[in-house]
Amino acid sequence: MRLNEHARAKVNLTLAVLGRRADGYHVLDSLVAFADVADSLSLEVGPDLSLEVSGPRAEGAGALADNLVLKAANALASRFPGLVLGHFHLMKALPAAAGLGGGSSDAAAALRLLARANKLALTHDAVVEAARATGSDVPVCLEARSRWMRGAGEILSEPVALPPLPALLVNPGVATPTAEVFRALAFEPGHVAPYDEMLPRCIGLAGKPASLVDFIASGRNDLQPPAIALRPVIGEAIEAVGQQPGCRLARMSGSGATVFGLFDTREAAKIAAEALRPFKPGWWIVETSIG
Ligand SMILES: C[C@](O)(CO)[C@H](O)COP(=O)(O)OP(=O)(O)OC[C@H]1O[C@@H](n2ccc(N)nc2=O)[C@H](O)[C@@H]1O
Ligand SMILES: Nc1ncnc2c1ncn2[C@@H]1O[C@H](COP(=O)(O)OP(=O)(O)OP(=O)(O)O)[C@@H](O)[C@H]1O
Repeated sequence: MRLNEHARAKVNLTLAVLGRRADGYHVLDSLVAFADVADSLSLEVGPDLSLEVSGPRAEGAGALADNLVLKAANALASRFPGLVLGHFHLMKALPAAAGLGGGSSDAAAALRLLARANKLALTHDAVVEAARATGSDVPVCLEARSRWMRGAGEILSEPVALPPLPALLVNPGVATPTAEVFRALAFEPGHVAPYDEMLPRCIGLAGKPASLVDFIASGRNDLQPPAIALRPVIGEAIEAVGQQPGCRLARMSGSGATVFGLFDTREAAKIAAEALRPFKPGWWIVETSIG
């Protein structure tokens, strides 16, 4: 039996860092959505666990043994005795260490495939715990629906019904290790500001895309300044995207380096992608839809 899943790119439309817990992890308040650009993962169900990676971005995923697909599968197997496993094939299209949670989304897709093969609900404790144990972004990627994400990533709101937002994703070709960007904030552990109650306002705007973009623009990504300090080309990418006709907002996602631009129409996003590509041949530039 062969099962297939897409692992869509995660985009942090807003990302406030409220402080740092005593355990060193940072407390976030982030509106997370998913783009219609993805890696593909398949599972040939069988007794043994194995993985093969191919595709244009396979190299960025690093050593096979460290792949988050295997980490997630092992995390679930250790929590659910007798789990049926199998051979995974990952087709890597998303850039790695890019703020798009590519590895986290692959791990979540692996958990969805194993849950299907073993007739487990995604809400089963073993699946939820395996997601948390694999990485901070994996819980939100499990169902891959737009949500507010809080805590270190483990507190999730109900899904937020966002309209599809026409967008451009631009990665300027530099990896930004997440831990390094958080460290550059230089927050002392033990100080955390209260959550801003933005959630109800956002739900009210979901039927009005223009106001929703204004709302997102009124937020921020607190990891953007330290990421730009570490990788100045991110600032260049934000400027390049923001200058495109019809761009309503240009901001970095996650810990970078990928920048998203929000546009009123898919056509405007496509024109922007075509305008940028000839000037930046080394950059990953795709028009997409987020939400
Ligand atoms: C930046 C985000 O992508 C926003 O969605 C996530 O918070 C990061 O998620 P992730 O890549 O799955 O991160 P993990 O693999 O769990 O953690 C990598 C490193 O980032 C730092 N980290 C991560 C999440 C968090 N809330 N606080 C942190 O300080 C820790 O140093 C950790 O060792
Ligand atoms: N399947 C995978 N795909 C991509 N990277 C992987 C995978 N498995 C393990 N990794 C490792 O995980 C690291 C982070 O990759 P990932 O793409 O998930 O992070 P990210 O895009 O920085 O996410 P964030 O949104 O947290 O900033 C990579 O440097 C890579 O070595």
